[in-house]
Amino acid sequence: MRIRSSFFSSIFLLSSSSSPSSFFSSRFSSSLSAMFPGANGDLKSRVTVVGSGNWGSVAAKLIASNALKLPSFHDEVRMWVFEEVLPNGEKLTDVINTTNENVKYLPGIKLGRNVVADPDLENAVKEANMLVFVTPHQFMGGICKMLKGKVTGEVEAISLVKGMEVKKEGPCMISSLISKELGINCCVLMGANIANEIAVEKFSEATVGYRESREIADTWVQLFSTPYFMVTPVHDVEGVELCGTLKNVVAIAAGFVDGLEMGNNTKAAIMRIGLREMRALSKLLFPSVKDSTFFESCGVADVITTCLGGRNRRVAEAFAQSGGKRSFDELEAEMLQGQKLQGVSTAREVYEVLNHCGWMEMFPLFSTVHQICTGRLKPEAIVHYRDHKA
Ligand SMILES: NC(=O)C1=CN([C@@H]2O[C@H](COP(=O)(O)OP(=O)(O)OC[C@H]3O[C@@H](n4cnc5c(N)ncnc54)[C@H](O)[C@@H]3O)[C@@H](O)[C@H]2O)C=CC1
Ligand SMILES: O=C(CO)COP(=O)(O)O
Repeated sequence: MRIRSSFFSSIFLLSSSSSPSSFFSSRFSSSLSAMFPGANGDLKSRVTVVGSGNWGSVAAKLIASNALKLPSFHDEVRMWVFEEVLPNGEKLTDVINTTNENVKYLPGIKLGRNVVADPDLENAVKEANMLVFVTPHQFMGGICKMLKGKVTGEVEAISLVKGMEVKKEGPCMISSLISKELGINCCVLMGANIANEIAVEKFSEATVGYRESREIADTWVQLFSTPYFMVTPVHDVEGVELCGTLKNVVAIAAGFVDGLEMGNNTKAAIMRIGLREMRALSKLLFPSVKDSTFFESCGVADVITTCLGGRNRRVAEAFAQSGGKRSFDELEAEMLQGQKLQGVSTAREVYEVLNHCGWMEMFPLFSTVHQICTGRLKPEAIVHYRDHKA
């Protein structure tokens, strides 16, 4: 394990855009204090994870292991659970607190005894000064509404949510929604992070995108990093978040290719074209987005892992195998048992943006994915478009 860590550390030194010295000081100096003390003069930070799905539960596990080790954090990590009753009549929250496992969304993995599940959103966040948002993106509007006016004091947030909202004024990234609705700064964490693999501590990387304060980004890096989860800060919050959001549309396209058994070359072509459309759309929406962001874990690495092993890919494969006859809603319910796809709704949201801005012709892959999802085109259409200008 030591050899593996140092191997990956040297890769990191070669590839990262962040300065190695600050990375090592933030990651390995357990005496570093969190930069923003909690309410009432409390010098230790309190973390609440808002969300408890597949990735939400793994995020809580990562954070809980670090909160115990780092003196600048309270041991307890609260996790808001969207309450549900299990088939045996028990409440999910009670089962998590008794067994220390999220038996529905991450069975077989202990979260850490310091994780406390809480079904009351307001109560879950009330003492926290570090909020980690990690729910399917379609629920974030409602969650922000419920929290409006309830988050007070010096609070920092980070969003692990891959998705966006489309409003009358145009697209609104989830980190902006959180910042606007709650009046707090919000970083993002995205990357090639299939939750079930990180749950069993297989090595992976992630990217923290930050807007202003590098110190706050370093605190998030410190809170998430473990020897098997290597986090790099990047000064490009929009670029990082758009990578995480748009790659889900590319993953749906990859699933169609798999369902139609088109082979590896076709899938590689879809990934390349998809990455190019991701970059082009991100830069049109936010000219500040950096090219280098697409080479971080949140960019090319997440495209690869999601197109190989993600839920969006898997369900899209089944959709194509059915010849487009079974709906995504039906397949999602049958195949994912409560977990949620992001790619189909993101394809629709992207389509609305392209339509509104008159950019449709520049993004044939994105627009074709939406038209296949809605049944307007057949899955085979995924390769039936002319070269594009993105
Ligand atoms: N699972 C993964 O491997 C990864 C997921 N992500 C992203 O993390 C975000 C969260 O995904 P997961 O944790 O995997 O969730 P999930 O898809 O496993 O679970 C669905 C969650 O939504 C909750 N829920 C259902 N109805 C709700 C409602 N009306 N209001 C609020 N919550 C409700 C469920 O209780 C459950 O916690 C998504 O944006 C996803 O793209 C990012 C990296 C990896
Ligand atoms: O975002 C992910 C991996 O980084 C997970 O993707 P899926 O939602 O397609 O499983």
